[in-house]
Amino acid sequence: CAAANGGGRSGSIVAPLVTEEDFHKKIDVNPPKGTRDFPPEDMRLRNWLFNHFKEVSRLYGYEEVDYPVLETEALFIRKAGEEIRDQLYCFEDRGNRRVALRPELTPSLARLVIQKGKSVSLPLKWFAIGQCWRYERMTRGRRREHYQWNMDIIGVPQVTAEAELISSIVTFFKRIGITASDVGFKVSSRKVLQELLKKYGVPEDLFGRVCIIIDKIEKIPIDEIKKELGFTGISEDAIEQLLQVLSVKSLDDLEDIIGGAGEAIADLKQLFSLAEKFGYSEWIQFDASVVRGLAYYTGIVFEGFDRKGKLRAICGGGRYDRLLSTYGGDDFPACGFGFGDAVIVELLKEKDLLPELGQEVENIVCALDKDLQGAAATVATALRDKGQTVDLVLESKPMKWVFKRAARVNARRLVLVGKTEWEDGSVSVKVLSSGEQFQVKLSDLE
Ligand SMILES: CC(=O)Nc1cnc2ccccc2c1
Repeated sequence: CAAANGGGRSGSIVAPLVTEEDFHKKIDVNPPKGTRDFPPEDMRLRNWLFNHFKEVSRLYGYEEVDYPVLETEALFIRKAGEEIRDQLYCFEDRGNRRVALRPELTPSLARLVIQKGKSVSLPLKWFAIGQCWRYERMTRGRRREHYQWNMDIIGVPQVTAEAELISSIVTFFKRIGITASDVGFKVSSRKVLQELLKKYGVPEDLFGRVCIIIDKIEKIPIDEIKKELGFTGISEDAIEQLLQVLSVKSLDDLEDIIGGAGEAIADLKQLFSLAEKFGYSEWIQFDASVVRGLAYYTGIVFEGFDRKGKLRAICGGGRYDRLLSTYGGDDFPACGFGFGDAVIVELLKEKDLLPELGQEVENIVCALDKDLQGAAATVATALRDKGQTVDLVLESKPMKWVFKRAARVNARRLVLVGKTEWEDGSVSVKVLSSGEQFQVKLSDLE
C-alpha cells in the first residue's frame, strides 16, 4: 500500500507527510464493519469470560495452544455446502498465495497434530481461545468476528472423551451462575444418519453434504430440505424415512426404528450413563434432530441451547474421527467443541448475571508540590515493588482534580507526598472509604 509520504523515497523534494486535502479528511474512527473494539470496560468483561474458559481448561488438565489467524485457504475448502465456506474471509496475498482468516480453530488443530506427527504422545488434550472470522454481506448486519473457546481430545475413540468435554462446559456454566434450568445440551449421533444412509445404499462420500442439508432443517422450509436431499440422489422414500427418524423423541423410540445393534445406540447409551457418573444428567437430552453445521463430524454431536429458546446455539461440538485424513494425515480419533463469546454474553444479560467489573487501584500517589514529583515516583516504585497497584499522578494538579481522579480509578487510598513529611521519609495516607488519615514511614507502608 502506498504510504502517504510517497513510500519514503529520498530525494531533493521531501513529499509532505500528509497531503493537503488529506489533512482535513477525518478518518473513520469506527472499526471495520462487523468488528469490535474492546475499550477498558468491555475488555474487563472479555477477560473475566476468558479467565473462566482458561480456569476450566486448566481444571480438566488441558494444555493451551494457538495458531495463526491467517491460514492457507485450502485448509477450509470442503465441498459439503457449509455456510462457513460461503463466508470464508479469503484473499490473495502479495505473494499470490490464496489465504484466509480462520473461520474456526479445528482445522488448524488438525494441521498442527499432523505436523507434530509421531512426536506427540496421545491422548492430546488441547484448548485455545482464538478470534475467528467470516465475511458476510453486511445486509444481515451480523458480526464478522468472534472469539471462540475450543477444547479438543485427540486419540480417544471411546465416548468418555465426549462425556468429559460436556462435563467441562457444565463446569464453566456453573462457575458463572448458569444452571440446568437455564440451559441444556441436545445430544445425538451422526452414526444414526450414517447407518440409515448405508441401509438405503447412499454412497459414503455424500455423508457430509447430507448432514449439512439436514442441519438446516429448522432454518429453511422442509420442502427445500427434501429438494436439496433429492439433488444428492437419495430416493424419495429414503428421504421420508430419514426425516421421520430425525423427529424421534427418545433413544428407545430410535432403537425401535434402527435396531440396537449399531454403534449409534451403543454410543448414546454409554454417553447418558457417563453423564450420570459425571453428575450432569439433568443438563442433557437426546434430540435426533441435532446434526450441527460442520461437515467433518462423524459421531456424537451436541449443542448447548437456552431453554427459553430465545437465543442461537450457545456452543457446539462432537466427534470428528476422519478430519486428519482429509488433509493427508493419519486419522486419529478426535472430538472437541467451540464456544463463542457472543451468545453467552446475551444469555448472561438475559439472566442478569453480568458481573460488575470496575477498575480497581489500591493507591493513587500524588506530590503536593511540583518539586516533589521525583519523590512521588520513588514512593510509587516502592509500593509497586511490593506488588501494590499504583496510579501515579504525573503532573502537578489541584487536590480537587486528584480526588476526582481517585474516584474515577476507584482507588482504595490516597498517598500524598508533602515537603515536611518527606524530610523524615514519611508520606501521609488517606483511606478514601473511611476518611481515616495517617502519617507513615515509606518503609513501613504496605
Ligand atoms: C453470534 C456471533 O457473533 N456469531 C459469530 C460471529 N462471528 C463469526 C465469525 C466466524 C465464524 C463464526 C462467527 C459467528
